[in-house]
Amino acid sequence: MSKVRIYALAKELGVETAKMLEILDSLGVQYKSSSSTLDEETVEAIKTILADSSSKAEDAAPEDSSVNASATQEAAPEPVAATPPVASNPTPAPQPSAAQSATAGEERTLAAQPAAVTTTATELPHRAPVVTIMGHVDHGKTSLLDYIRKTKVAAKEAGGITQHVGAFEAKTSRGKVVFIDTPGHEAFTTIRARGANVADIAIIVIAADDSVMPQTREAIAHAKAANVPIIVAINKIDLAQANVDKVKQDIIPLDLVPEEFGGETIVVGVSARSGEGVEDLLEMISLVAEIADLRADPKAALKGVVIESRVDKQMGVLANIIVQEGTVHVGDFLVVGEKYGKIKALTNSVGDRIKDAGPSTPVQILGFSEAPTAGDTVTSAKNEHQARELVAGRTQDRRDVEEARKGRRLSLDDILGAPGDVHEVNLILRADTQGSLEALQGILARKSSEEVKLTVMFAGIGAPTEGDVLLASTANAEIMCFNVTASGGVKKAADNKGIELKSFRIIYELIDEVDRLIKGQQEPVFEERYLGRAEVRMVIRHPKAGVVAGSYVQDGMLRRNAKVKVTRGRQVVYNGTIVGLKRFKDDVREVQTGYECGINIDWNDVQEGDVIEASELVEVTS
Ligand SMILES: Nc1nc2c(ncn2[C@@H]2O[C@H](COP(=O)(O)OP(=O)(O)OP(=O)(O)O)[C@@H](O)[C@H]2O)c(=O)[nH]1
Repeated sequence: MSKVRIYALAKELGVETAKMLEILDSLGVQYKSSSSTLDEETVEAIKTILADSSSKAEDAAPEDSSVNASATQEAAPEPVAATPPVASNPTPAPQPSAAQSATAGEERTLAAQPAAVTTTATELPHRAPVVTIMGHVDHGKTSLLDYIRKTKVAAKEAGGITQHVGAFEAKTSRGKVVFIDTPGHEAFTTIRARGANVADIAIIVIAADDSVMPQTREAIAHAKAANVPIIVAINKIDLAQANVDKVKQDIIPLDLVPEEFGGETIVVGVSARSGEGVEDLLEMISLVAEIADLRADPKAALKGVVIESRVDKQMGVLANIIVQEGTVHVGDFLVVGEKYGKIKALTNSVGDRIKDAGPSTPVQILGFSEAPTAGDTVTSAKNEHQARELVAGRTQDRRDVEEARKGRRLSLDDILGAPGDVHEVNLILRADTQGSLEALQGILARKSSEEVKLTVMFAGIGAPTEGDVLLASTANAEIMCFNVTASGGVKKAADNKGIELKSFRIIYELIDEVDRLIKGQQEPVFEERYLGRAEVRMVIRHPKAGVVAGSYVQDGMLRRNAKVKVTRGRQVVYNGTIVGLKRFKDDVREVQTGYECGINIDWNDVQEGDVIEASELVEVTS
């Protein structure tokens, strides 16, 4: 028997791919993704486990604890589509499922005896994936959305029209998929810039006759910065000049290696005109979603994201949101940013008035008096009073942040993080030519160290765009321009977001700036510097201050808060800090050579004749 891919086996055996990964984890089998292959032995082990757990499920004795009850419930297979995936290839590493992370860190070797299949995943209901479409201008984003909308959205009864609520729900053979209506990476990152992540999967549309173009690269950078799984849809395959293979080759340098070349990127050929391949694309979306194991609690506190809003002359403010968690009901008080409103009406994406909506549902809300901003998160309040309080709290928080910004931009902790962390420097590069971009990237590639990880999030030819500014602000990146100048609009956008656009005419000046950034991220190095030495001449026991060493400074000077080392003969007997320093009755900061003083080092065992040597830590600047 030849090797078989994980997702294909899952399909064959009628279990969810996520479930299959759980079984592999329980067996200790290593895999990279659901497109990894399994050997015959493992396949047999899996089959045994499944057969075992289903027979146990059948005669489920209550005292049988070897099969977890939830595992038995989960054994019910989800309906799977009959057609095998054509463009065959799962998936960029999704978030690990709860079950996977439960085994993380354990050694993954093939277990000798098949362990009982346990399910540690929460039993929250699955939710539909939310998908965004991005890509270069004219590559067919809108056409693809239109095709899916036309063919996959259940049309309302005669005369009905679909309502624009910012997203629509497509019905596929493997469940619902929500598509965000506004294509493009700017829209995507605008939402992210406000702290919300709305899309679970990004489709990068690339026209088969045009291949990778500047905005394709941008879109990929934006999706990667958001850590969203990417599916590549090669569009316009109906055209005579379509060259699918070239596109597949061209995406490899962008770190999207199609599965057929040994990578993990799902690539699907489609035509938004004829509809060819669209079914496969939808199937791949469901597969990625299944592996990501998207779940949400409809009973949790409400969390939603505004995807757009507008003011209708007749109806008033209409806000389109996607519910992420919990359920929204007509009559609820909602708080969005620093605004609140009571829901007067809810409309779904096929134009129906509805009473409530749960996770992964796009809805239009009537009830706000002012239009909220895309990317704002939506929460609910018990009543108007609580809504007002929430708004007041947020206003205060914003003011606090603004105040803090007026002061220092970043605290030391912001820059350094926890000690031992690998610090990150993220860059967006813009240059006039491909040659200079490559030269820059070549030099920068050698700059990462154990302490600092340098990532070029995006490198593009030509002037920086507003999209770059958005990306920089969400990904905490610096924009470096070489021989290109930003337009006034982009400069203004950068100003508004507090992003500096750094321009250089000489490559090494740019590199020097990067070096400075890296240095700023490195943990400071401290050196211990000798300050001075004193001999203890008398030990004074003070009722309040404790033991004070009456001493004579023989060399250098002593300073309060300095580190000290106490030696007795040749032996170091204590290491500590000068917590108090006195000349006669006065507290002093330092005492010079030739003077007597009282030193409190917060140690009761100091003795006459001990030598107290003081030092301090000084940051070394290289
Ligand atoms: N032959 C062919 N033409 C297509 C296909 N998809 C889109 N087009 C055409 O390509 C052009 C651009 O399509 P759009 O859907 O507007 O592209 P877009 O990416 O949304 O463009 P922007 O919104 O301007 O960024 C239109 O003339 C479409 O008719 C396809 O699959 N085959």
